[in-house]
Amino acid sequence: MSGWDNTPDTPEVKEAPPQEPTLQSTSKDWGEADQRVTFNYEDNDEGHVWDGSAKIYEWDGEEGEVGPEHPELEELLFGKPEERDPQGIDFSKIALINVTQEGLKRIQPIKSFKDAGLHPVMLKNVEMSGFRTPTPIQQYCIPAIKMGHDLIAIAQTGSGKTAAYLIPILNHLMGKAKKLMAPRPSVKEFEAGIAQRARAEPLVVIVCPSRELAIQIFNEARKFCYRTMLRPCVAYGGAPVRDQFDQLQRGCDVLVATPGRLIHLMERPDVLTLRRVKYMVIDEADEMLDDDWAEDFNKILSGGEQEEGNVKYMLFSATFPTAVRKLAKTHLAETHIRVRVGRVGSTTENIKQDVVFVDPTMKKKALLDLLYSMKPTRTIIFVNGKHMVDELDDFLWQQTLPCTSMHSDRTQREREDSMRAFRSGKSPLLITTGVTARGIDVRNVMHVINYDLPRMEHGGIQEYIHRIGRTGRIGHRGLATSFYTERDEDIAKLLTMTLMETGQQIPDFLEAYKPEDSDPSKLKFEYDTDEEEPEDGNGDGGDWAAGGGGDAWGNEGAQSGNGDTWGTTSQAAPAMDGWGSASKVSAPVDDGWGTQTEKAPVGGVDAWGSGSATAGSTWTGGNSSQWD
Ligand SMILES: Nc1ncnc2c1ncn2[C@@H]1O[C@H](COP(=O)(O)OP(=O)(O)OP(=O)(O)O)[C@@H](O)[C@H]1O
Repeated sequence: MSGWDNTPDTPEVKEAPPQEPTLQSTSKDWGEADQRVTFNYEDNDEGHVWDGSAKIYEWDGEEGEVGPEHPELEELLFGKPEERDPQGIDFSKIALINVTQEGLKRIQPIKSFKDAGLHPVMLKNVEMSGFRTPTPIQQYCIPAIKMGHDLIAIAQTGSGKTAAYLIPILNHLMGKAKKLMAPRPSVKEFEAGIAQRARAEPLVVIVCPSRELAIQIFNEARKFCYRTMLRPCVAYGGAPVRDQFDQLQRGCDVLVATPGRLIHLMERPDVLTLRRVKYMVIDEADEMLDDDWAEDFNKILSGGEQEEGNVKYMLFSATFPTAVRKLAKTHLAETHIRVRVGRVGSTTENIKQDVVFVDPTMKKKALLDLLYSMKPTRTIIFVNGKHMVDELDDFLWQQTLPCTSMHSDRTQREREDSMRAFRSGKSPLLITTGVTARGIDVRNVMHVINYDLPRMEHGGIQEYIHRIGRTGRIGHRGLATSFYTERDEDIAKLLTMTLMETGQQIPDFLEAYKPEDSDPSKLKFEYDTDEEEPEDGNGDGGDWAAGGGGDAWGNEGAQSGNGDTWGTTSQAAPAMDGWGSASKVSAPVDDGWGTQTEKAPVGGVDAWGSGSATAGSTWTGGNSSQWD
């Protein structure tokens, strides 16, 4: 029988429709001042519904492994049927995307979800999620995971990496759930209040660096687990452990967690054991492998009771410095596959990037001018310090702008409320630090503002890429405006190259930072392949060398010579670089691993659309640039 979690509904967050950007707004257009979401709770959290307690489908498989439909939950998870079609997605560049794979085995990409061998229930869940065509990273990861490989997958922000691992992993497990999963009380027993608490013995563990991201991945998992026996749970810091224990002790097959809370739970063997784990996914893997997390990370990988050799490891990110990739490989099986969509750490052409020179003392005025120069639209404003978040929040509030804000010193309840207000459009301006830079996926974020550019010692160009990646997601268009001051010189060179790579306008004050050879196809970025390391390095802590095979969102790059040389020498042919000239691409080495760059297959639907900006819209940002 099917049943419910008897927790109350998480307040449903309806995402507001996209707004057409036009010129000249005033604070009035942004709504009334009382829309600001303020946080000063004097009451306790009693009765508060944490995001991690959101409703999930529960099915104990008494009458078969697939449960009946549940229209009410279906609507909660996937939205109303008429709202499920993807809108405004520009997939026009799909045929031009370079995908590179490295490893002993060649992966044959899927062209559509229908030919991915998915269980009909999973296929339905994919459809109800509004996915019509697999993105390039999904085209490769779905078959690679199905074949049982460890995996390193790198693809741009907003390119569907979460589903690239959730769909194949959950699909693989759903048919075997009964056999693999730990004993647990039945839904009936729970409803009758006579249930014995179970120990959580997840089959899948997904670790990610922030609470907001953990909640978001959990919400994706809730969709793909719909009508299956797999029970997803999420554990993150800040929310009461007691509530999370309650969820875990009803049984847990898919655990999404932040590292600190996961380690805490691992210290309670009566609550959690990792002995059944079959898949361990590390999302935002380069961040997780950072020194700050190293101790936690090692504990998670080795401190559990996972059965040696029984666990598949998957690492996902949009950025992956070479040094971190090397470290990552030490955790994976020799037979692991590496899939890369475009250059590691490249941005998408869908994001228009403006950089505006600002006197540090005039930043607030510049921000107001910028916000008023365009029609209200959902915007994230990144700053470098918690104190500055508070200060800007007060400043914009005084200007009667509907803002909310978030940083790591806020309580978890404040953070959840803030994200809800932002997602729902109640507070369409979010001021935050880098805590939300990675992974957060909110529909219709049309504008990202770097009020402060990231410091090189705190994430540098990688953080810039993650921050601007909050807009222009999954084929949508977006605008990123960055305030540049004289103090930002250290990031200037990498920033200039990042702009050049996707053909952005280079402002005068950055001209001096253009590389000598300003042909974009010859940009010297971090080396893309792990097979051949350059000797001379510069830049972002990694090795930077001869340009790789173009970027993934339109610029063609290397193509393999004969296409049949997996595991042996493959020849990279000169290729059009998308800028009108042929570029020479370094040939991969003959190391027995093989490297192949190819185009992602074009699916049945030309879903990437027309390549034009939001119909009829013109943005005029602070620097008066036009978005064509
Ligand atoms: N095939 C698809 N078709 C349409 N939408 C999709 C598809 N795959 C994923 N999406 C949607 O695209 C959005 C971005 O996906 P996701 O958050 O997984 O990106 P990501 O690559 O992990 O980004 P980031 O690097 O910023 O974490 C999500 O809203 C997701 O539901």
